[in-house]
Formats: sequence, structure tokens, C-alpha cells
Amino acid sequence: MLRAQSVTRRFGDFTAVDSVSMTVAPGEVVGLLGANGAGKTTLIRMLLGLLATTEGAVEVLGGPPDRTRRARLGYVPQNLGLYRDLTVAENLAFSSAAYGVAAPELPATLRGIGDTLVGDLALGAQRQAAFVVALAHEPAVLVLDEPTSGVDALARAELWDTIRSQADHGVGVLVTTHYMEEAQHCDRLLLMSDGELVGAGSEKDIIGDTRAVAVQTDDWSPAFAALNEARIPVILSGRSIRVPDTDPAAITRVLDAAGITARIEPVSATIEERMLVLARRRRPR
Ligand SMILES: Nc1ncnc2c1ncn2[C@@H]1O[C@H](COP(=O)(O)OP(=O)(O)OP(=O)(O)O)[C@@H](O)[C@H]1O
Repeated sequence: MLRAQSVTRRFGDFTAVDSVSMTVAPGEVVGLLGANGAGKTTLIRMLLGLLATTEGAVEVLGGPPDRTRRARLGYVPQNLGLYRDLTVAENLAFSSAAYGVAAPELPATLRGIGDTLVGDLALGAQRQAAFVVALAHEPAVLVLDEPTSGVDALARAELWDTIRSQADHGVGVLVTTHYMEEAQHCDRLLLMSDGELVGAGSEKDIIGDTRAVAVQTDDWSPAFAALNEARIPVILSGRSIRVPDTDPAAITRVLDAAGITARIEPVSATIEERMLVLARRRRPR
């Protein structure tokens, strides 16, 4: 459904996407992960034919992203692509007309806001509306750039249900998200860092051999302060402390010196921690 072959995009001297190859097959939900600026949107824009590649080629539905193939794509960009000074129903009618299809009925959840100007809606409702508009022409491929950002937990669950039901009907879905717990909704993950594809596969494949250390104490705050002081990159997760990619002995030394008793347990890292490690190793582009 989508294919990038050694795709590179440079802006002047800056390489935003560096020789990335990836695919999306029919019926699968592929999650594209990466920190801010990793190159996700630039890759998406090339896949959709909205931005030229500097090197490499993209394919949509088996060929270049020409007008006919692009008509079979559904895209929800980060800024939603809705007309803020039209109502939800007018946006739906306009987009449907542009694709040459009859406007579908608004789903029950959006019926109450059909006549509201998009600009007057909360961000969560705007995202739901953008989703409905993107699906109106029954696209074969869906590309969603952070569809759940700013959406409450219930609406997020509903959006993921809709994404899954699209995939169950054979639609290929490429979706970016900043909520790492949403990776579980994807069949396959891609992780970008500094323009490069640095991981692909399951959550386990993405994390690879990155380790973390869980630090358990009666009171987390002195331990947090001592590790922070020693410039060890600590993360507070609930009331427990985690330290990615650091030798447990170094942590023990710092806590011992500060007179803090703690239980130190090496554990597998999370996706966020893997991303943090990659961000710390950032190279100039
Ligand atoms: N038109 C452009 N001209 C110059 N630099 C650009 C342009 N578009 C993107 N970039 C740069 O390319 C890098 C990748 O941006 P991109 O928007 O693809 O990242 P992203 O992973 O989608 O980030 P986010 O999660 O914040 O949307 C960033 O450093 C960005 O500033």
C-alpha cells in the first residue's frame, strides 16, 4: 500500500530523512514513532507525494503517488486540514464533493456538532471530525499524523477502535503517535531518530538490548535529587525512579555516598526510555 525505498530528504545542508526504507501492507496498522523533529512528518509528506524526495523513491498502491492513486488515500495531518470557518457538516460535504462521493451521515457521536464551526470546537472534537472527513471517500490507505494528540482517553479509545476496524476491512494504516502506550494498538512499529530508521518490528524489537535500572526507595525524592546532582539521567515513573542505559554500580555508588538505602534492579527499558537514550546520543545533522 505504501513503500519508501532508501528515501532521503534534505533541506539545504540539513538531512530531515536519511535513507529510510519501509512498507505498509493491506490490513496492517503500522505505528511510526520518534521524538519531535525525528522526521516522521517529512517521511509521511514524501509518501503522500506532497514533498519531493531528494533521493530514493516512494510508491503508493503500487506506483508513484500521482493524482489517481492519491485519490485513494485518506490523510489527517497534524493541523487537521479542516476549514475552521466552515461547520463540521460543511467540511464533510466539501471534502466528499472534492473526491466525487456523496457525503456520508455524521456518526452519532458527532451529530450534535454538525452545525458548529470547526474553529469553535475543542481540539478533541476537531480531531474526531477530521477523522470522519478523511474516511468519507473510503480510502484504501490511511495516513494519520498524531490523530489522538489532545484527545481525551475515551475518544482516543474510540479512534483506535475505528482505526482497527478500517484495518480489518483491508485498509493499510500508517499512524504516528506521541503516546507510547498506544504502540500496543499497532501491528508493527517503526522508530525514527534524527532522520534515520533506527528500529522496526514489535515493541521488543524496538527496545532491543536497551536496559534500565529501577530504583526503589521508601522516599523517592532524596534519591532523585542525589542522582540528578550526579548528572545521571533519572525518570520519575509514578513514585519509582528509573534510570535508562546506566551501569547499576554507578547508581549504587551515588546513593551510597548520599547515605540512601535503595533496592536496585536492572530491568528491560520501555520505548520512551529507548527514545531518551537515542536523543542523548544525538549527532549533528
Ligand atoms: N520545509 C522545511 N525546511 C527546513 N527544515 C524542515 C522543513 N520541514 C521539516 N524540517 C525539519 O526537519 C526535521 C524533521 O521534521 P519533521 O516535522 O519531519 O519531524 P517529526 O518527527 O514529524 O516531528 P514532530 O513530532 O514534532 O511533528 C525537523 O528538524 C524540522 O525542523
